[in-house]
Amino acid sequence: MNSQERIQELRKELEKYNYEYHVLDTPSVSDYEYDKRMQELVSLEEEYPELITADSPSQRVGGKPLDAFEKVQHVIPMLSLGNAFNEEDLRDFDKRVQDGIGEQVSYVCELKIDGLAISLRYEDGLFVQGATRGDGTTGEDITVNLRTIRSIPLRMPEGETIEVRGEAFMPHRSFIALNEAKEENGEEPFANPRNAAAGSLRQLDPKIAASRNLDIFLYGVGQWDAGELESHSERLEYLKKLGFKTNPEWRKCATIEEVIAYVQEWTEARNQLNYEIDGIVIKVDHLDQQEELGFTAKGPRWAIAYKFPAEEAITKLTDIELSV
Ligand SMILES: CC(C)(C)c1nc(N2CCN(c3ncccn3)CC2)c2cc(C(N)=O)c(N)nc2n1
Repeated sequence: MNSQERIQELRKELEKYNYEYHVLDTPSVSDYEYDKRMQELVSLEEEYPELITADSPSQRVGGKPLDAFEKVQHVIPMLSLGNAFNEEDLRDFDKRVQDGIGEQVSYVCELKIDGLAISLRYEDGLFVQGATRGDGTTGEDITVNLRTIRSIPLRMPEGETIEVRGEAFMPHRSFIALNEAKEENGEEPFANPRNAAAGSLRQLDPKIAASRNLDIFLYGVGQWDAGELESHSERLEYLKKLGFKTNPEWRKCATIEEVIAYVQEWTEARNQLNYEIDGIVIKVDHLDQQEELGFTAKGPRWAIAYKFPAEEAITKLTDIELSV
C-alpha cells in the first residue's frame, strides 16, 4: 500500500473512532490506539504535505490565532423563543396551538441545553462554516473554534449541502476542571457553564478553544434545499443519521398532559445530567402545522421554552447567622 492509501485508511479509522467516542460515547479502541494512528497520520502528512486536506482528522485544531471574527448573515434568521414558567402557561400555549390548527396537534419535547446557539453549514458534505446566533440575523464566524469540537463531523459521508443548528455547551466536568485551573492561576472563574462555553468559543486562538472540551447537541436545520421531511422528529432522526450528535432525551408527546409529565420528570432528574439545562423546549411536531401557525415578533407560535424555576438560592450561612 502506498502512502496515499495509508493516509486514506488512517483517516477513515480515525473518523470512525472519533465518531464512536464523541458522538456515540461508546469508544471501541483505547486512547493509545487512537493516538498511535493519529501520530502516524501526522507524520505521513508532514512527509507529504500536498496530501493534507481540510477535513483530515489532523486538521481540527487550526494554526495561528485570528485577529478578529468575521460577521455572518443568517439567510434564515435564528429566532427567539417565548417563555412559559408554569403549567398554566403550558396549557395556554396548547390552547393557542389547538385553536390555531383546529385539530389534534402532537409535540416534541427537548431538553433546553444551557449553552449558546450555533449554526453549522455543510457543502457537499464538507463542514465549511460555523457561526454564533448573534442577534438572530448577524452572528460571528467561529468556524476555527467549532472545528475543535470533536463531536462535530468535519465531513459527512452523505455529501449533503445543509445548514444545521444546535447548542454548544461545556459539560459539567470540564466546567469544574476549568474553574479549578483558573482559581489556581489566580484568574476569575466563570460564573456558569454557559458563560464558559461562550467565552471559550470567543477565543481568537483555536488552541484555547480546543483545550476547553466543548460539546454540541444539534436540534434543527436552517437552509436545506433538498429538505422534504414532514416533521421535526423526522428531522432529529435524520440529523442523527448524518452523524450529528443529537440529545437522546427528546420525546414525542401526543398531548399537553404528556408534555407536562415530561417537564415534571426532568425538573426532578436534571441534576443527573452531566451538562446544564435551563428548561424544556416544546415544539409542534408536524412541519405543515408549524407553517400554519407562523411567527410573532418574539418568535414562533409553534414552539415555547418552559424555564425551570431558579434553583432556590442556596444561602451560605454567614458567621453572624451561625453565631446566633
Ligand atoms: C428553532 C427554535 C426557534 C424552535 C429553537 N430555538 C432555540 N433557541 C432560540 C432562542 N435562543 C436564544 N439564544 C440567545 C438569545 C435569544 N434566544 C437559543 C436557541 C432552541 C434552543 C434549544 C436548546 N437550548 O436546547 C433547543 N433544544 N431548541 C431550540 N429551538
